[in-house]
Amino acid sequence: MTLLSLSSLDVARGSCRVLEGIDLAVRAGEFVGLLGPNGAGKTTLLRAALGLLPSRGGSSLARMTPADRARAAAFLPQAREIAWPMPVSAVVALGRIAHPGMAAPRDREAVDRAIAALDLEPLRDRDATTLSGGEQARVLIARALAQDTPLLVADEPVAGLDPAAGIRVMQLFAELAAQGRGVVASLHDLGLAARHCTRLVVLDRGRIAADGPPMQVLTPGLLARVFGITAHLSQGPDGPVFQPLSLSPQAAEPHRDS
Ligand SMILES: Nc1ncnc2c1ncn2[C@@H]1O[C@H](COP(=O)(O)OP(=O)(O)OP(=O)(O)O)[C@@H](O)[C@H]1O
Repeated sequence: MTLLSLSSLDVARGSCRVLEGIDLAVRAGEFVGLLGPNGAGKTTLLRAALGLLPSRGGSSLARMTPADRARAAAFLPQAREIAWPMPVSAVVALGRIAHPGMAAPRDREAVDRAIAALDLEPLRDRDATTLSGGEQARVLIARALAQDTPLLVADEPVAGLDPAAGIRVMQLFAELAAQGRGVVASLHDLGLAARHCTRLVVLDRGRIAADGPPMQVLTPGLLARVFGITAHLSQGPDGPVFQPLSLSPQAAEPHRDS
């Protein structure tokens, strides 16, 4: 089942054309890692897909009413600061607003499940504004999980998390996909993306440069051309292993003393 469909999506910001001719479908069972250098257009793509930015072309989610969209897709934005002086459990429960009857046992179960999944039990009664940056990030991921939608759209979900929490979040997203949900997440950690995503989509200057299984996408040529690095990707016993080596000679050129 297709959970998100983008066709010929174009987005301009100011006088600048940021995305051009994006065709992308995300299906149930997929964990799609959206990759690309800074400024490639990842956040723009995710926000336009959700109808949060004006765009030309089509997004299946952007065409929905806000209420239907909130039941179809949860969104974890890039900004992670929590401004509401509320207990952690109340912030996570905000994810249930899309569902009528927010105090039903089903809602409490979804909140408790999300709190447990993000290891937030010891923090559940704390004022969320008093938490560290990484703890606040985990609370907002839990809020998105509590929304219990077929699709989860996450903008840099592992940014600011310690290594164990980052792996835990990636495993959680992979489990959601294995259970038949869809996940699309922008990521900068190519190692985590290669290991946990079922599919990688690489953006380069507003266009899709590659789309497919990690081992087929992260080729030496693409890594040099799009990311300016040399790296090695091999198949390990537990999945793909990504080993960055250096800046590619082309990328290092401007920094060389001559
Ligand atoms: N409001 C705006 N006005 C003009 N240009 C913008 C605006 N917002 C974003 N851009 C430009 O659009 C391009 C894509 O930005 P976007 O935030 O989507 O990139 P990104 O791939 O998410 O980057 P990062 O990895 O740094 O988060 C960038 O060149 C950015 O400068």
